[in-house]
Amino acid sequence: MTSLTRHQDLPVILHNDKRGLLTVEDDRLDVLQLSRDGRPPKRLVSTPIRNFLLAKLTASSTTKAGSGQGQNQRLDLHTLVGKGDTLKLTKLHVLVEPINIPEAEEWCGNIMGLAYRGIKRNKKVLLLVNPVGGKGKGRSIVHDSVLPILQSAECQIDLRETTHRLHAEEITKSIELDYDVIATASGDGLVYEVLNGLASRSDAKKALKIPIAPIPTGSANAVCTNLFGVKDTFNIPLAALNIIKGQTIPIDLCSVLLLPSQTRRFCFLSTALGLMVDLDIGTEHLRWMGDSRFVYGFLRGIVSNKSIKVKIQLKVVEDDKISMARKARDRVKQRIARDDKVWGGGTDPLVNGVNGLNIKTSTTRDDGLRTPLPLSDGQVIDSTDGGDEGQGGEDGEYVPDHGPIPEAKPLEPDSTWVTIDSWGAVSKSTLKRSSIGSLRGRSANGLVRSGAGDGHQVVAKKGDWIDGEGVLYFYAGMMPWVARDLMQWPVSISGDGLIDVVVQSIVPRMMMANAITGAEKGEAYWLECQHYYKVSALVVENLDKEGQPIFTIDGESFPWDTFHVEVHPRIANLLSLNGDFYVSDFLRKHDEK
Ligand SMILES: Nc1ncnc2c1ncn2[C@@H]1O[C@H](COP(=O)(O)OP(=O)(O)OP(=O)(O)O)[C@@H](O)[C@H]1O
Repeated sequence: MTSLTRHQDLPVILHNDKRGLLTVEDDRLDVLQLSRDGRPPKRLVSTPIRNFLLAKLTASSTTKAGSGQGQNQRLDLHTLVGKGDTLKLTKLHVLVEPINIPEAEEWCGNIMGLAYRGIKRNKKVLLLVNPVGGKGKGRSIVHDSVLPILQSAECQIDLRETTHRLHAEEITKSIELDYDVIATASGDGLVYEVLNGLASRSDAKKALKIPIAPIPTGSANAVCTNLFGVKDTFNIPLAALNIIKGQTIPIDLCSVLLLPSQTRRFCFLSTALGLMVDLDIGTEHLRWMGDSRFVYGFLRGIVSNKSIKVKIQLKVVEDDKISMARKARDRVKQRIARDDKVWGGGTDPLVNGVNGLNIKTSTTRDDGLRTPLPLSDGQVIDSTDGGDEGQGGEDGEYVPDHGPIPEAKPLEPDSTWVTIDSWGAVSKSTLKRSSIGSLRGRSANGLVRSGAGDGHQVVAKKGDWIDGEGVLYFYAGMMPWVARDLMQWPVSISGDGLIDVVVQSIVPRMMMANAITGAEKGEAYWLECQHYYKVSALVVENLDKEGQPIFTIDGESFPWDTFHVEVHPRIANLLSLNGDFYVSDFLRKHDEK
């Protein structure tokens, strides 16, 4: 730890020739203007060290206020400063008198050490820009807002504009692996292409170690919502800061094997059928609406209330909603307790709220340093290893596996798998049974309520699927949010080796319309008509290929016949400012009413 974590002042001459003081305390830098008449100093700039980009002693200069002995040196300070809801790049230069130069050199070294604790400086960044993503403003946003920030941190930037669909995939299939980060200015589609490019290489396991940092210039930008939260989804300076200061978080990838073509695509976010396909692909002509197009598509889908004809086979690891929510919340509590200081230096108010609860699950470890996460087969993987399946070498040395991802083969479901069959049409008697079931313990808005633990009693369990119940949509996901308006998988845990699957049954239109309220907070999770499973593999068969020809992987459409999905735990990486996904209010609740 450097001395600056405690306190260190540096006397300087300000731009207006007045005397100033640079002071660092409690992880903040303040630039103060001193007065000659004993009045308190005036604070000109105040910024958390996490936002600090560069301190550099450069060209020499002289000044009226200088001592006249030798030459003053110029000290450049680059930082992001909070302005209202966003961050603004601020560049200051001050002068250091000759007598203070040795102290200034030490001060610069210390503040840079503090600003980049454990993070590489001057990163080499591959910056991919999709000029047509979202509202088509990617190019100007990058040039006006992103590049100045990256340049201020003295990053080495290799900027490439994509010129056509799948261009990002072609680029990442053949790039040299000497980049520290791959940044994507677009939506989730470009992240998907980058991951597919890297994952299809013969050295995929090495290539996927390069973390990806998204810049939200697309429509939905679900990755940014998961990294920065709903309010900061479109916060460009924050996304640029993430490129510079982000910490690597391992994520799972899925292999999706399409039959009969035997094509394999990699998925990092979602696989969808039914309404969720229509609302994405069916609204592409409404790209100008930004992410509002998805709400429009959802409402349109509810009006048609069409059932898909599908056979879904799931290798279920867990399906108890209370238990899944408790585990995800416990993990968050452990993390907050461990990192009781948030990145910017402030203390998280939640820590006091959870002290004393002392809840332990199989996902926690006593030392509190790391949270090993359960894999699908009960095996535990430590969050430090990033999914690297390296081997012991001849002399016991660790040899990392930098090879390809093994070929995907059709899965072979057995009798332990859960099967969900839908024939599209719902018979009157089935609908009646289903409706009765779905009303048990439910309030007027369709939420299941009351009971022990965190307050919910969920009737939906493994066996409660009734064949013939219509399926409005199937949605399998790997991160909590799929868009700002929809936290579809609130108990999803990054890198746990599991896919969260939602099967939404057909219910009266009004009930679905009501479910929109609170969807961004994950409240639909508690709807009994929303069947929720954590699975390690799945197979989905199309029972009406003509009537429902496509499904989507990460928002991209593919012909749907049959597809098989398996997980590659923690094989790819993203960057995040706090080393994890954004913690939702859903997960912060520990005493749900
Ligand atoms: N120059 C280009 N011309 C046409 N299409 C392009 C070009 N560059 C990239 N693309 C394609 O644009 C598509 C949309 O990109 P992306 O999905 O990232 O943004 P989006 O759809 O606006 O956002 P989101 O996925 O978050 O909703 C991708 O399929 C990508 O291959």
